[in-house]
Amino acid sequence: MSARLVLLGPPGAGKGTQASRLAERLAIPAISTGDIFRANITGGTELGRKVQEYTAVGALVPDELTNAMVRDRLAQADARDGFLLDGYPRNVAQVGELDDILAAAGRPLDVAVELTADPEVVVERLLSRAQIEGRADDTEPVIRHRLEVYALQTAPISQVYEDRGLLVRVDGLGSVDDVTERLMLALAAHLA
Ligand SMILES: Nc1ncnc2c1ncn2[C@@H]1O[C@H](COP(=O)(O)OP(=O)(O)O)[C@@H](O)[C@H]1O
Ligand SMILES: [Mg+2]
Repeated sequence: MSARLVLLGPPGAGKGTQASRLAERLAIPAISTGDIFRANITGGTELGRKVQEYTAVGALVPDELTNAMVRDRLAQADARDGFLLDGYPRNVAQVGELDDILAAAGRPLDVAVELTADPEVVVERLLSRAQIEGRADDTEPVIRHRLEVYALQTAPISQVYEDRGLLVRVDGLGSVDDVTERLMLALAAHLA
């Protein structure tokens, strides 16, 4: 089952964890904009230097940088038939950009999966992840700002995909295995 999908949901919903599991099951690459930015920051690349000031405070990186990066990544051979995007699109303008990228390649999106999670649960998860992973943007003020950015800029995207009949909502609560099974069932039903 080769699928082109985006994974939506608030910070801390478990997108990264589930994205790699789904990608493996579906044999498609998981493309995480956050992971790519972090790798560039760690590697000290020019892109990393440009985006660091935004990721550090939990603001969105300017669209022109993010869009160019995603466009390049989706042009690579392994993403030709299918991919799972985690962390993109993150605002309505990026939805339009992704539409353009996919239309130019004649391969429209199959499904947008929203992993839902209660705001109190996600803050708790992010704070405990901060202690384990030490991610620079997992401090409480930055988490709060990321949740605000999500509510204002990213949450409205779900409606756009819902209006197109592409949205599937899956409950992100429960064990990692349970959520993966729930996602696989929902995807199978939608893609059938
Ligand atoms: N599509 C995007 N547009 C703009 N900025 C992005 C995008 N994806 C990631 N970023 C930047 O990278 C940071 C970390 O992203 P990510 O790891 O996806 O966070 P989360 O924990 O919310 O899933 C974001 O706070 C933002 O600064
Ligand atoms: Mg993430």
